[in-house]
Amino acid sequence: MQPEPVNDTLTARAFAPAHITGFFKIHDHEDPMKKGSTGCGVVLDGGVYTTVTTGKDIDKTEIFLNGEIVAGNTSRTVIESMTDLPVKVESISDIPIGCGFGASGAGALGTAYALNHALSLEYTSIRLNDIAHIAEVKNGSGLGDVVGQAHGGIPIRKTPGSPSIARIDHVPTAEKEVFCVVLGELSTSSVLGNPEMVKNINIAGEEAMKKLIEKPTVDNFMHCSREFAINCGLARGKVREAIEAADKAGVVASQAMLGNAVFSIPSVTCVKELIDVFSDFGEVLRFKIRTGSIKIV
Ligand SMILES: Nc1ncnc2c1ncn2[C@@H]1O[C@H](COP(=O)(O)OP(=O)(O)O)[C@@H](O)[C@H]1O
Ligand SMILES: CC(C)(COP(=O)(O)O)[C@@H](O)C(=O)O
Repeated sequence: MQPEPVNDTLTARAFAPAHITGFFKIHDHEDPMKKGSTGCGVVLDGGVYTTVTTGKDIDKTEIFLNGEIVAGNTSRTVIESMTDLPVKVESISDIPIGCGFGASGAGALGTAYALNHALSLEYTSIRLNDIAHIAEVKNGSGLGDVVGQAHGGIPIRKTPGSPSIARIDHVPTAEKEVFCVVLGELSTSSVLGNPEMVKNINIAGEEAMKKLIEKPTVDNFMHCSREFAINCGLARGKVREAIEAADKAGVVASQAMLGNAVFSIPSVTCVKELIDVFSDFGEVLRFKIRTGSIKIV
């Protein structure tokens, strides 16, 4: 059903889920459709709700995130590739921002799907997913999150590029619980702009992928992610301490890439131990694995 214009205003709202990358390898390319990452991550039932509004009362494009105005460059790029109209974007996030949960990708996807609905553009999902991926890559805010978010579950990104190009497989999973603790922010672009870091990420990312493919289970995904985080040198300070504290409690935890946050997908019998460990580092966030994709809400 298409939305009815109310006082010349067109509006729609979409939900796009969070995606935590466990490990990845960067694939640079001058064509943003072909640029991206390979790797593996987990899609959560938490995410970003994005409302877009356009009409005679909206005279410039503005992006609000949790009620505050932001530059919102990734969402802005999405809008510019879909319409010449000024658009008000209001994203409400129930995931941390700038902490490796793919908030920028979720905002871009939500903007694309909501705008498609509000303006009755009649694009297919693949086209909308590609628009969000291109915006992420152009703004350096992500490489593989949109591909993961568009699929749900525990997607293995086997080849890089936009959602219409990338080859995807999955680690089969139930809707298990995912626990996280945030220890601070980490700028995605500062890591991706550091050639030494990129080299280490790519070596560790390739190794992690080989090991995951040998045994594509949820537990092995956590082991491969943990090894990646330590080997590429990103897991330092409090992040490393939290991972090691979980080890001592017999639970595998790793770093949410690219953020200063730690996550784990424990077996039911280890949930209490993990919550105890994570509580020493901060507020424990509790999600479920989400197997669906983007939706209009
Ligand atoms: N619609 C949106 N929803 C959420 N975040 C957005 C949106 N548009 C732009 N952003 C920006 O994306 C940035 C967060 O993305 P990023 O730094 O890649 O970290 P992460 O994706 O790990 O949360 C923030 O600066 C935020 O303002
Ligand atoms: C790890 C990252 C490059 C960034 O993720 P985020 O910080 O959540 O935007 C991701 O997009 C990926 O390619 O896997």
